Amino acid sequence: MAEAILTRLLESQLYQANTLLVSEPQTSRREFLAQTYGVNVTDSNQETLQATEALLLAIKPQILDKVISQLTLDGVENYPLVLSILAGTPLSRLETAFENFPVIRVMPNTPATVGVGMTAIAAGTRVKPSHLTLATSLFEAVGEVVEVPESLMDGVTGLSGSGPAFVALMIEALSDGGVASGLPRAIANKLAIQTVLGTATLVKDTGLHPGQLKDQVTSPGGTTIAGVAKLEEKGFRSAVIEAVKAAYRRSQDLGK
Ligand SMILES: NC(=O)C1=CN([C@@H]2O[C@H](COP(=O)(O)OP(=O)(O)OC[C@H]3O[C@@H](n4cnc5c(N)ncnc54)[C@H](O)[C@@H]3O)[C@@H](O)[C@H]2O)C=CC1
Ligand SMILES: O=C(O)[C@@H]1CCC=N1
Repeated sequence: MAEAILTRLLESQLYQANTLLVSEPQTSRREFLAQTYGVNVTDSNQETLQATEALLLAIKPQILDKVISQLTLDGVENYPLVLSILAGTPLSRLETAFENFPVIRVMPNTPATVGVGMTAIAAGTRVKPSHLTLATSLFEAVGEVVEVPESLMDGVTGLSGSGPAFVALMIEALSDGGVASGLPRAIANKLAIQTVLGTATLVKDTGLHPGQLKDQVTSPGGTTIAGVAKLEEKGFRSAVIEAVKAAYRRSQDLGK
């Protein structure tokens, strides 16, 4: 996820590569990142605390305690803004771990890689308006940004954080359905991708309720209503709702 954000920060020219420092324990990843993007790299998380502006925390939530325990926070001179993208990890835990640092909890998603990400941010208690402005401009470089109360962040994680995987399954399944109906795979993929992209754009640009768009496609006695009836029979909408809820609950669990 950090690489997705990094690529857009560079492409949008919000930051120059030589002003960024990436801490990464894997030698091969460090070499790849330095060669591909021209960023500075280190294997020392401690070095990142000397960041002048912002520190993006993008490790797995499960290793947060270990990583924090290896840092020496005494003697840090300027307290950079900590932007945590860790699923489930509450601000209270981050603010305790990063004493004196302003902390913003962030939930981006992988479409950030191509500049159409959806990011939600929730501010911690030490955050000033200038920090929020910085976080917003940083994540606007990778797509759209909404500010939400922290209590909504697990729900955000279940929907837009995990959602790209659910939509990818939908695209794959649409393509499989096309192949099952005799289409060559390359054509089925192209049709599936453009159909999802086009439908999302149509909903967004017209502001119509998704149900209205569904109604526009379903001719009386036609093909679409036959498909919609099958989706209902198989519990499609219920399955999607349950998937978002399961991801939401998992995000809650990661915070415990
Ligand atoms: N993948 C996604 O779509 C999203 C992920 N997130 C969050 O982003 C975080 C990272 O997830 P992914 O990018 O999917 O995982 P990942 O496994 O691709 O990336 C984790 C990175 O952390 C590095 N790492 C491991 N130990 C480290 C240490 N001690 N110090 C510094 N770096 C270390 C790894 O080498 C790796 O490059 C998680 O907290 C996740 O909840 C948030 C939103 C979306
Ligand atoms: O699967 C995960 O835990 C992360 C958080 C949201 C998307 N990926």
